[in-house]
Amino acid sequence: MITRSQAKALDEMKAFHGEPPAWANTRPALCDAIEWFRSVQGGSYQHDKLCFGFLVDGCNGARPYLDEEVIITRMGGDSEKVSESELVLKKDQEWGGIIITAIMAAFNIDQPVGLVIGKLLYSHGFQLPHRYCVMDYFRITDVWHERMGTHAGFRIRFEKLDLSTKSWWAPRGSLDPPPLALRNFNMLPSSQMCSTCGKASTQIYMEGWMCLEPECSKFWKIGNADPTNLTYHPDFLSYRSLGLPGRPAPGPLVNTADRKLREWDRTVDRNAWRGIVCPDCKKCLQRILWCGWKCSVDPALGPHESCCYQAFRNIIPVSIKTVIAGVKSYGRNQLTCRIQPSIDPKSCKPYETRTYVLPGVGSITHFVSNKGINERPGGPHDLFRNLQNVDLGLRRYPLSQAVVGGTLTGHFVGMPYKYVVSVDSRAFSGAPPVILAALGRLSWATEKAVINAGDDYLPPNELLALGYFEGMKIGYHDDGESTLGPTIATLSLGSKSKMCIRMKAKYYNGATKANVPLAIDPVLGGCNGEQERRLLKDEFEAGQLTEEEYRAEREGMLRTLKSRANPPDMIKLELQHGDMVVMHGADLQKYFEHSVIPEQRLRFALTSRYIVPELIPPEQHWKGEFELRGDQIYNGQ
Ligand SMILES: O=C(O)CCC(=O)C(=O)O
Repeated sequence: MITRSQAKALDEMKAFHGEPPAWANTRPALCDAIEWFRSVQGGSYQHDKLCFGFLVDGCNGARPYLDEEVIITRMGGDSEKVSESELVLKKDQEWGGIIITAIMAAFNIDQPVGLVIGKLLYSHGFQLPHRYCVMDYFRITDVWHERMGTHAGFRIRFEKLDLSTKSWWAPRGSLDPPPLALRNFNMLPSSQMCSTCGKASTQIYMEGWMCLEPECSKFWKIGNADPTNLTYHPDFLSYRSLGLPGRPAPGPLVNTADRKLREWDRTVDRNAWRGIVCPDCKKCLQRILWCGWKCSVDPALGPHESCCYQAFRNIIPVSIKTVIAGVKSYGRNQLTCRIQPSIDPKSCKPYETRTYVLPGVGSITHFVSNKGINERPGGPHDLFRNLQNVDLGLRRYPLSQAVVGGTLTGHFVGMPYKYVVSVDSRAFSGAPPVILAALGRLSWATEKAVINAGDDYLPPNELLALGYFEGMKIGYHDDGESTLGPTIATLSLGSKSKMCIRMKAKYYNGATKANVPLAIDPVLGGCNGEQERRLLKDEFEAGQLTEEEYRAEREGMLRTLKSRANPPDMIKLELQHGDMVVMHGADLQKYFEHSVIPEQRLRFALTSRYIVPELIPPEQHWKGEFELRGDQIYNGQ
């Protein structure tokens, strides 16, 4: 039996002659799978100053028009939303902007432009079956200025490129399009020269001709009067253009994946984690799983979706030599940092350690590996190879804080290995040897770093694997979780990468995003206006300032201090194959955030932490201690 929402979706499909060649529930999925629309924000996609794709969605302005072959819409940008369905221009849209330049470039060379239609299109009264539907290739036939409220904005007429086939969005039961041989391509809408500015404008509206040059005093006037209730002239809607003789040929509208193996599908290259269009249900699918694409695991699955398509690929193993070729492993340059490390070549030998102290917060210790360590049996070379032969359950997850809904993590995350029984975890007792070997190394590095900091060592009891294909990265984030102890250690395998650590904006500036002083200002070393903030805090703590005075002083200071949404990096590390990093400090994750950007083709990061058993929620069962044994224990050799 089908549900009500399934029935509704089926009814919506029935309104059209056909079905979209590709569709998506989220913008990131659409942009991942459709080559000519790689624009996660904004209404058009341009590359090298040429427009390739356009989205018709949301508010289309006054007089939007859509039939089986022609679409008239506004150009996005320079506007603000005044209601769910209404955008108003904040300023005139002028020639020379990025979007219009790309649109005009496409217009001038008759570049085919792919169109996507969105379900939020408020004006045409038809219900699309999906949030985003690919329409077809179009040509841009006219671009002109209209008065929109108090400003002048661009409008664009798109005409379907292939006039010989019926559009899928044509109403069900409508007449077929006239054959090309019976069409008159010579009939163009009339045009007139403006007697004031001397420039020609096409007659677009039934109600009369208007000069469409916004600089002209006669702009948007019929005679001398402002126009009202305009409708498009039938000649403007019905003419069809032949296009330019040498126009660029369109690529495939949709690259529907077939079950044949594509060359790069088995690699870890950038192309291998692009989206595909499902050959069965035509949905744009992101690569969510390390091993390939699967319709049913899409986090944006709609209620009536039940497609079983999957395309799994055995990834061709990547040799460590190809990944680290040309990377110098000894005597590495220290990246420029605000904090200088203390370098210790001896106490964790054969690793060199570089310890960065964040005053009052904690420390970050970088264990610098070398060729000898990496090549030893069971060392980083072997770990890198072995990780490629086990199933780590790696997948990408939706980012909850993403600006654009449906954005997935830019890296793969494995199912964590834990001592606790929780639904989304695996037990160490069944972990492959490579995971336990990594845990051994991370435990050793954690112990060294923590003891060196004069604190008590808590052996890590959780391990998480992360995987990065070419071009993947993890943006600024913290690893703070309520059940975590004060230490997080990471083993880096494969591609060289850059790790950046910075203070969170709120603590760097001592204020919220809205520039309101923090109730408790920690005044961390290296923060914005540190001296002045420290002085005020000292005076407040010594009782020389009341709470109101302290706040008022800081408000005054914030008015003159330039706050930074993106504080500068305090520490930058070049992580190479085999290196480990230990971040230690109870409040380190509260005050600081970090990002990691790999530079080459394949990288794994294994992070280990200590979960505080007492803080585990009762529904998860604490399984007790787990001891590494024999060659799982690492002693630095
Ligand atoms: O890839 C890395 O080295 C860092 C991973 C990380 O930041 C995390 O697990 O939170």
